[in-house]
Amino acid sequence: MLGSRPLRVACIGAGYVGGPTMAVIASKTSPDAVQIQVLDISEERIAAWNSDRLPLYEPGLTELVFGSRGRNLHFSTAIEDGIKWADLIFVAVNTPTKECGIGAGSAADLTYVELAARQIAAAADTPKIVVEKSTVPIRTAEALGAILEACGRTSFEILSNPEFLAEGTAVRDLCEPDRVLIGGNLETDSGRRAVETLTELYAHWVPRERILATNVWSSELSKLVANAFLAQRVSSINSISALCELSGAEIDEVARAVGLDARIGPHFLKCSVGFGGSCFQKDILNLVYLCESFGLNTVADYWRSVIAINDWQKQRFTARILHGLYNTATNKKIAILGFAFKKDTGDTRESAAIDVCGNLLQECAKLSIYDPKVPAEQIWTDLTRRCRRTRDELAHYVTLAESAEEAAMNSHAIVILTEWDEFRTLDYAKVYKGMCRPAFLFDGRSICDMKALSQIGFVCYAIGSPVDSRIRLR
Ligand SMILES: NC(=O)c1ccc[n+]([C@@H]2O[C@H](COP(=O)([O-])OP(=O)(O)OC[C@H]3O[C@@H](n4cnc5c(N)ncnc54)[C@H](O)[C@@H]3O)[C@@H](O)[C@H]2O)c1
Ligand SMILES: O=c1ccn([C@@H]2O[C@H](COP(=O)(O)OP(=O)(O)O[C@H]3O[C@H](CO)[C@@H](O)[C@H](O)[C@H]3O)[C@@H](O)[C@H]2O)c(=O)[nH]1
Repeated sequence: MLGSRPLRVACIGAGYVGGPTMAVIASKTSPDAVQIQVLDISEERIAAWNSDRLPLYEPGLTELVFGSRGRNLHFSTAIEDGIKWADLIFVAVNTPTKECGIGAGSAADLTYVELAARQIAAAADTPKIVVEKSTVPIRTAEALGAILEACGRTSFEILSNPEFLAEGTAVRDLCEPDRVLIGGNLETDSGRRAVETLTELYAHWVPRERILATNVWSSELSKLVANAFLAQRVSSINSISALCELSGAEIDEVARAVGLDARIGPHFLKCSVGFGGSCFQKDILNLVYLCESFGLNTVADYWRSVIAINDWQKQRFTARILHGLYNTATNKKIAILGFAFKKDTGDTRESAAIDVCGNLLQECAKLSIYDPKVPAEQIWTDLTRRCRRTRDELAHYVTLAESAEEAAMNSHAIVILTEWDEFRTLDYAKVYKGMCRPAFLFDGRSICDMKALSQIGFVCYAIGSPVDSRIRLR
């Protein structure tokens, strides 16, 4: 509440962060206390948020949105009006890696953040708290403040409040966050008041001891560092998966034994074909660029190696498939199970599947792809972009299947790229009957029971497990 009326919250950017975050805030507060407008330039996205079919798949999200929409949660493209109306404005726009110019390939592209700042400056005529929700390089809040001050007609307080939700578990992560980080200017009264306003908003459901106030720069940097540490753990376990395959150790046993040490902990030690998602690579590259711009080249190289291992893991996995298939995949049907970057999301951004499929297509394999949540159009877009070929050119090599069984029918190999639960419990004995001989299974997520599959007759390879002698190594 602000005095006698509800706190008015706007969020610029109705994407994977803006949509779920605002839906959770709405569900945890009453219409008398908080009113929310989620704003986006994309008419299509806003129309989808206002429809029965939300623009993204996230477990539990539909129920939340349906429960609050029209009550205290509103989706709109009227950005100027929304800004004027709001007391507090989250900026949750995309911050991709720059594609050209200085820092291309590593620095963050802040075009959308700056545009949002200019939209706020142009529309605002009463004081606003502007909350940087997007993941940004350290000191972006300073630039935001400078733009708002130079172009605006009122006063602004800038806060950094990075988001730590993971896709697939976004609702749970937002409802029960490990911590909420708020960076603000704690040296001034207005700065402290702004931090308190945002703290009160979260305190509707987050225990106060989990809400952490820091200075703005620590908050901005912590987000990049958290992602870099998480990705580093995945690359660490993936590097050891290669050693396991050649030495007789089992990666899952090693991960369990290592993770039981309380100082190390069990999370993020699941080996895989490589991490994906819109954040890890982008944020590490951003950190690398930041280090380089401060002349910390050795630190930059250290973090760059996390990405190098990830790229190598994807290549290594493809090479295993190719060698296993007697060094030729030409015209062989290969069933691709899973295209999303992880289970429980339809998001394919930076998915390892794009690279593995791209590599197999270069070998002239015929891919039959099945994913339970990724829209067909998205798969075509990703593959045409990755292969630099038209959809018509690719259509000879790529088909999309309606089920895992359909994808596997008459194939030489099954390749698991996403750890969807349904791939653990597939009737593999039945699937095996419909496949060419020898029938191969390459498990890029180490989710299948290799012994059981071998007994059925499959020639199996699971990332991080000793390699079956029937799989050629080169
Ligand atoms: N995806 C995640 O899981 C996740 C988690 C934590 C943090 N982040 C960070 O949050 C930010 C947003 O990520 P996302 O995945 O939600 O991106 P997204 O691409 O899904 O959504 C961004 C939205 O912002 C809109 N937009 C861009 N500029 C705009 C403007 N000027 N006015 C109005 N709308 C505008 C776009 O149309 C788009 O719908 C990024 O900085 C990302 O690194 C993402
Ligand atoms: O043990 C593991 C854990 C993850 N992954 C892979 O790593 C990638 C990223 O997974 P995850 O972190 O669960 O999903 P994201 O949605 O990318 O979330 C990360 O990136 C977000 C955006 O910044 C942050 O907010 C989250 O805290 C951070 O976990 C995926 O491809 C996973 O399959 C593994 O291979 N092994």
